[in-house]
This record gives sequence, structure tokens and C-alpha cells, in this order.
Amino acid sequence: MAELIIEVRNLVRTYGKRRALDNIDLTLEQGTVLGLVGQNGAGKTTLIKHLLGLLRAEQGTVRVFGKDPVSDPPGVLSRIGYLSEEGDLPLWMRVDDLMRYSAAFYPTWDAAYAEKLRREFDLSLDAKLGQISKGQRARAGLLVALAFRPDLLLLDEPSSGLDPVVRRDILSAIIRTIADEGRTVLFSSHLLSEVEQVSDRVAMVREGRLILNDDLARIKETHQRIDVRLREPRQEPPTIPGAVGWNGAGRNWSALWHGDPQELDPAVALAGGEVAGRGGASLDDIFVAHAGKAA
Ligand SMILES: Nc1ncnc2c1ncn2[C@@H]1O[C@H](COP(=O)(O)OP(=O)(O)OP(=O)(O)O)[C@@H](O)[C@H]1O
Repeated sequence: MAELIIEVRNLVRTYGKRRALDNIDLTLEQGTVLGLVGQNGAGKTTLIKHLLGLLRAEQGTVRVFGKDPVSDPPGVLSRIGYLSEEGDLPLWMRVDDLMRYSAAFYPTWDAAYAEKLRREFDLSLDAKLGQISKGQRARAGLLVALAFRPDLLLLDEPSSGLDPVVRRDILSAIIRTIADEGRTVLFSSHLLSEVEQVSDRVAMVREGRLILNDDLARIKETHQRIDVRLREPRQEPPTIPGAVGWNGAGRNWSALWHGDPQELDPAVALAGGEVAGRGGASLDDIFVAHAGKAA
């Protein structure tokens, strides 16, 4: 079995009366890309802060590379490339200062790779971080997170400051390359089409709880858009376990269905109908269905 890079067990975090993280169990194997998705305030950043040792677990345990990030920061942080949502870079530095400064921190800094990224990201050496655009700053932050070739890359909403071209062409390529090299990536995002393109696994968080955590392929296999034709017309949608988000009227209804594909036909037959059509669901559909259901 591949090494567990991240191992979070029963993690709880409260702010006042609110549970920002509610019994989170999450593991991530080496070489995997995990997309962490959830609405604003779902708890994504709070989880990432625990992985970085910036927050101590109130309950439960957090291990990264088998170590506790709070008690062993050097053992953990020296191997993590991190891009924060805020992109907190020293704004008074120029790009070349930032590269020299970061190189001094990391023994594994790859100067040739850093320079390649700088060109790809179209960053001038003499540009001042405080004077470039938000997107350019996000690229500079990404350069620093990548250039020492970390074993684990943590990206908190990496797309928020990046324009669509950089996102699609560069970020996706980088993430895939990193995983192909056997390194591990966890990135949070609310852009589900992007998560769908690059992730091996997807974890959905809603109000501090993990509502879905599985291989992307398995998620796609166990969620389908279905059209149902009933023998008798109905004013209310039929009751079929696992089906949510019903639309339709009379004899024709459609929904998103979650379950073992083999159980669909018998379940629809039991509800007095047949499956008239089925198709793949997008991660967006799946997220809305789960978030809505949980609400
Ligand atoms: N320092 C804090 N004090 C009080 N509440 C906090 C603090 N940090 C986070 N929270 C609350 O915890 C919950 C989770 O926040 P978190 O930032 O982890 O969400 P998120 O999923 O990263 O959201 P976003 O996509 O908006 O960044 C929210 O309700 C937030 O208001």
C-alpha cells in the first residue's frame, strides 16, 4: 500500500458554539491529487491550517508524513509547499529578492525550475510584489510553493487570483506533473469543473462535515442523472432511495441518483416506473445535490 502522507482522525475544531470541523476523517496516499471542495465557510482553510500545524487539534489527531505538525514543525513544514488564499508574500520584495530569499530557506530549492516557472508565469525579475496584480502575486506565491519540489503541495483556493488561461493551462499541468512524479497534492477550490479535471480523489465539506470523500472515478460511477417514466401520473415526485433534486410532472420525472448502479432499476421498478434515460452527472450537479440534501 502507498504511504499515507496525510492522516486526520476525528478532528474537531470549534469557534464559540460553532463547529468549524466536525469529526473529520481524511487520509491521503502518496502520489494522489485531492480536491477539497465546499462553500464559503465550510471549513477548508481551517483543515489546511491543521495540516500546517498553525492550529492545534482540539480533539482527534493530525499526522502529516506520520508526524504531528504542531510538535514537529521542521519535520513537516520543510516538505510542504503551501500557497495560502491570501497569498501572504513580503510585498516590499521584488521577484528576484523573493526567489533568493526562498532559496535560502529550502535546501532542495531547484533554481533552474524556479527560473522556468518565472518565465512561464511571465514575472519580471525586477517587479515589486506590492505593485503587481493579484494574479501575478498568486503566480509568484505558486512559484515559491513549487520550486523546492515539496513532497506535499497544499494549495488553498489557488485559482482565486489566477486568470482562466493560467488556471487551465499551467495550474492543471503543474498539478498533474507533481502527482506523476509521485508527489502529493491537496488543493481547495470552489471551481468544481477544475477539480474534476485534475483530481484523483474529491472530498466535499459542508458546515465542517465531510459529506463525500471518495475516488473521483467512483463518485462519477455512483452518481447518475436519471429520467424516470412512471406507470401512473403523480403530482409529487416518486420516492426512490438515493434520488435527490427531482424535476418533472405527471409521469415523467428526472433526478440525480446516488447509489450502486445495479440497484437503480429495481428501485425505480419498486416505485412504479422504469428508467427512461441515464447519463453522467457533473461534479457541480453532485455537489448541489449533496449540499441541498444535507440542508
Ligand atoms: N479565527 C476564527 N474565529 C472565529 N471563527 C472562525 C475563525 N476562522 C474560521 N472561522 C469560522 O469557521 C468556519 C470555517 O471557516 P474556513 O475559513 O475554514 O472556511 P472555508 O471553507 O475555507 O471558506 P472560504 O472558502 O470562504 O475560504 C466559518 O464559519 C468561519 O467563519
